[in-house]
Amino acid sequence: MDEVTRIPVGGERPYDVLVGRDLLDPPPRLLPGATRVAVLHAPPLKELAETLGERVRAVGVDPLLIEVPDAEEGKRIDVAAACWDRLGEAGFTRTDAVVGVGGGAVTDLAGFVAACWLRGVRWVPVATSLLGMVDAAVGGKTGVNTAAGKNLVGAFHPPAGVICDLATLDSLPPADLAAGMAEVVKCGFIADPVILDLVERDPAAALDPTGPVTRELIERAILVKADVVSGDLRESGVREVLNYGHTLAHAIEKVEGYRWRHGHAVSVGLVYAATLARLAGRLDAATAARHRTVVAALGLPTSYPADAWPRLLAAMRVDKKARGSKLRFVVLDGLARPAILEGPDDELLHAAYREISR
Ligand SMILES: NC(=O)c1ccc[n+]([C@@H]2O[C@H](COP(=O)([O-])OP(=O)(O)OC[C@H]3O[C@@H](n4cnc5c(N)ncnc54)[C@H](O)[C@@H]3O)[C@@H](O)[C@H]2O)c1
Ligand SMILES: O=C(O)C(=O)C[C@@H](O)[C@H](O)[C@H](O)COP(=O)(O)O
Ligand SMILES: [Zn+2]
Repeated sequence: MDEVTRIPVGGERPYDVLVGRDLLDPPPRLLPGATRVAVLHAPPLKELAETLGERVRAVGVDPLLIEVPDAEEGKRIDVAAACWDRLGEAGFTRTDAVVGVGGGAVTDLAGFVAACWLRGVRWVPVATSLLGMVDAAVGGKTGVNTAAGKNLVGAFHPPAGVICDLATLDSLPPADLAAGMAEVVKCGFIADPVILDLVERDPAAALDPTGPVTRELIERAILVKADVVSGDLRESGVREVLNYGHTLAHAIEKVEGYRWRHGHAVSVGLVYAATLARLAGRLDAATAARHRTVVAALGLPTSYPADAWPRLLAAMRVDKKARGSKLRFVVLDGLARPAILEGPDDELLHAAYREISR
């Protein structure tokens, strides 16, 4: 086994994030006392889920493999309900557990299934996408999408541990690898500018899943997220900074019917949030411009159609950071100085959008 990095996440139910290669044995070890483990996966990760099922069986635990639709198609309440039916048929009790094997969509669903079953059983995400490793699997936010918007139904339910097996990235499509980098770049702007220096120095190295730069970026981003969520699981304060770029991003995803990659939407959302902060007099022009150049260097999108604005604005109004009719945006007052922009008026919001739209 390759060297394993262990990143602790604090809070009322502390756990570790394990980063390394060939890490399929830890999941059953993280769930002592379980007699059954449901392994949720989408079709692309079937083989890995089966291997995991065999490892689970080898330690005397019954695996229940549950295949769900891929990507955002699986992040639906009817899919969660079908999973609960399977757990019921198999007689899952409070000592049993759920493992989610896949990208952020599957681990968000698996965590939500675990959060609601018997009002909360243990779960472990085995993150297989870059975005899942650096973000979705860490921090205990679980949930599904609804017609009203992205992630509007969910629960805070920390996992028993998180597995980031870097070997799984070898099969991840390059577009999904780049999409995950949008969240890494987000962490660079809100907390760890070394991330930005590393990406700018060699964007190709950042996108090579077998190389040391990608691993360093992954570990740095996990450290940022672990630090934030350790002190604020339920997003009552500082955790909002992890939503940098997400107010517009989630609106884009909704307008696209959840067919755009989350990371691509976040990339556009970061450029938008930086532009908004500059126009609001909060952020200097150079740092704002740096958002566009960093994400563009990774081949990520930086703009969205101009005529979508009315639909985007309507979608942003149900953002979870909004309070009443007041929108709230995470912005930067400088590099690694995140803050909140309270209730910007519609003209300012539109002016920023005009600068990034095409
Ligand atoms: N809970 C959180 O805190 C949090 C944080 C960030 C994002 N998210 C959510 O995560 C989701 C996005 O996650 P994502 O970018 O991983 O997308 P995804 O889960 O849709 O995965 C992208 C694609 O890659 C495939 N895939 C994953 N791992 C693979 C591998 N190793 N080899 C081959 N194919 C693989 C998937 O099957 C899918 O087709 C969104 O729903 C987003 O809202 C949640
Ligand atoms: O963990 C968080 O908190 C985040 O905001 C991380 C985001 O990258 C992630 O996309 C999250 O799912 C968004 O949360 P939401 O509460 O805005 O749905
Ligand atoms: Zn995100």
